[in-house]
Amino acid sequence: MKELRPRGGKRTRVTSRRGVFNPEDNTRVKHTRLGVWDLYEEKEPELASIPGSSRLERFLSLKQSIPYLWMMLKDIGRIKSCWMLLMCYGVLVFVGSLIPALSIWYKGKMLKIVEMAVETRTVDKNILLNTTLGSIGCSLATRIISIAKNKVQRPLQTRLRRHYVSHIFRARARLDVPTFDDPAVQRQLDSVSSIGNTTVAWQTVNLVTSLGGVVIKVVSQVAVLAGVLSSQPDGVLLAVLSILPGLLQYFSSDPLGFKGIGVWAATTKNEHYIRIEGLKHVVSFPEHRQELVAGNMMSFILAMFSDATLHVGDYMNNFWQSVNDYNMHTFSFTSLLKDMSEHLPQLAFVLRAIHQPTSIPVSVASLSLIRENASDLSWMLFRFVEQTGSIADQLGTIRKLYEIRNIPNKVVDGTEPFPEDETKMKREGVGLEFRNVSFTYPGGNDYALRDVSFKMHPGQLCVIVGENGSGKSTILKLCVRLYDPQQGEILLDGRNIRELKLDDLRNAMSVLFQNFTHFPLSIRDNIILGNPSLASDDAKIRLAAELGGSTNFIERLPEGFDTYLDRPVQDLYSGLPEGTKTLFGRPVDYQGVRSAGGMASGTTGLSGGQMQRLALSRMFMRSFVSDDSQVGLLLFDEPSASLDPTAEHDLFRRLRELRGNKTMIFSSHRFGNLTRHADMILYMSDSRIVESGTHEELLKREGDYARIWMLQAQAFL
Ligand SMILES: Nc1ncnc2c1ncn2[C@@H]1O[C@H](COP(=O)(O)OP(=O)(O)OP(=O)(O)O)[C@@H](O)[C@H]1O
Repeated sequence: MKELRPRGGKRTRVTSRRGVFNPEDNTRVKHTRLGVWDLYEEKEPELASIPGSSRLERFLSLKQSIPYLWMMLKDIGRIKSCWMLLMCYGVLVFVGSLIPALSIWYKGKMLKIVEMAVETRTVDKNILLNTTLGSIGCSLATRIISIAKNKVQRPLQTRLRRHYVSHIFRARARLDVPTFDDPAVQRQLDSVSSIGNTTVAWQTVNLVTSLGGVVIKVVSQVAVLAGVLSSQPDGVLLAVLSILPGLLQYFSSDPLGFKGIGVWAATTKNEHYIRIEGLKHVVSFPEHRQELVAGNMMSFILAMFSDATLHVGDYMNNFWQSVNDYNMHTFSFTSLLKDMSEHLPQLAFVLRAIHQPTSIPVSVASLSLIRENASDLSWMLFRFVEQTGSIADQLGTIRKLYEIRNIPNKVVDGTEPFPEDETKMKREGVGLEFRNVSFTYPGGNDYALRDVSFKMHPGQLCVIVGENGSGKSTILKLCVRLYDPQQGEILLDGRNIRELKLDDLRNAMSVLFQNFTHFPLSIRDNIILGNPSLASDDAKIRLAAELGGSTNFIERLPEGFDTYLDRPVQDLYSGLPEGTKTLFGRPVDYQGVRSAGGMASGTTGLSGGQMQRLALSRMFMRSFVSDDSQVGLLLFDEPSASLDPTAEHDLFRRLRELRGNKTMIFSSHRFGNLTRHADMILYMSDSRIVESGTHEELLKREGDYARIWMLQAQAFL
């Protein structure tokens, strides 16, 4: 079944009406439950209960637009040669609309000839020739008119677009700042299509001319049909019965179920569904991958997903899928009538044949049979070709679906458990050594690290400093085996990290990346992911938030720890009155209406520093809040880049208090407290370690480290 979706603003009606849409107002708003979704629709006025009345209402609203249509026509008249082209186009539409009637007239004549031939066994060859030529002429004329319409349409469309591009450009250019920033104004401007590709004028011209064409077609065809059928027994009855299914179709397509028209909004409060969507983002988008891998979060993420899917059950549908399900189960009496009415002409024909067998024009029956069969056959052939293609596509997709399970990982798992003695590691930390390590990123053409060697003893504090792009972050990434170096080896407590089980290796480390990520889950889940084994320990979660410095801003958020930073499931709405500023407790985002068919982004704005505090909370959760933590090596890439001086000072104080004997590596641009307390400083330049030693040793050496230290110190003099 075709999925219902708003397309090109066709279904989503832009409202400029004043007022507010309030989902809670059940006198004006209808609430429907669609799976996990809550749909709120503004009730139609009472008039809508008459079948087809919503169409009538729409036609009536056309009246208000007619002055603007007239204005547009006058405008078009002023564009060079547009009037001429428009006239030509109109004439072509007019003539083209008369042809089907002419064609029916010729067909009627042909029927008469056949009838006469059956009765008298003679044929007037001249009439037969003229009729045949006329029929062929009709088909030919249809084709020629369609080509001519295309020829006229192209320059007409181009000129209209050119004119209206500058029209919209001028309309936009003249607006002042507050007007321009007003979402309602933006919405209004966008409803007339994007600035570079405005087709509104052409669509209107096309719509008006084709509407005119339809009227001409209907009137002329009905007139000819009446003429042709009136001379046949029961012709008028047959004509009426043939038109009936069409009329019923018109009424049965009135909104039944949900069609996405009018003012409506939808949201879901199902926490399991929201979590599923968040988790899908987590495993799909590259920005989460390095933390996911380095933090060994995959098995917890899988468990979370299974649990959530179990809770949601069969309702794991997005909004539009739920709408389709709902509509499929909505019963329409008129469409049932329509289906039945399609058989009425045949029934009438058969009844007549039984009552007056002598007067049946047999040729009419055989002709219509041949015609119907021919169209059925071509339709079936078309479906066959179409379906063969789509079956091939479908099978290809199934193959891909299964192949992805076998994509091999580039970082190959080791076999040896680590550490040998967990208590010793916790007590003393781990030792780390880089031996002649060189590394180029996949696809990179230059070394990110070149022949890097250094050795850290268990429990030491190391600070890596140096220029941008010199390779500091890369050292940290290689420690957790996000990548493997092409040359050299990395040793943890004297053992090559390639030989250690990846899970064990990553469990022994905790990394805070410079480009840390936040998962599109709740704040609580974001912290829990630091140490999933403490998922149900609320006190520990709060302690981690406290240590990371996040408690203050989390508690100020309306939903506290349950707040989603980036809501993975978006609200949908359309046609809201412009006074609606918030919906379901979130601000209405009209920008979203533009880009995604009525979706709000639902992002909670946190500052860069607050984001960093949250990432730190996750790190504290992993490393410090529990005595069971297996972490022996802590890696920090610019942990205080976005923190204010007080927060930075507090962070380093807390780390000093809590670290015990854990080994720590910091990458930083800030020289100060950190470098002064370091057991070893590595100064990097151009992918190499150019200086190493303690703060005092490097100052004495009077190299690059000393020069930068002086530069930073002078800034405070
Ligand atoms: N994912 C990547 N793909 C390709 N090249 C990369 C990638 N990440 C980093 N590089 C390159 O590797 C080199 C070292 O980068 P790295 O991030 O380690 O530097 P850095 O010293 O941490 O820099 P900064 O001080 O700016 O954070 C740079 O030249 C960088 O352009």
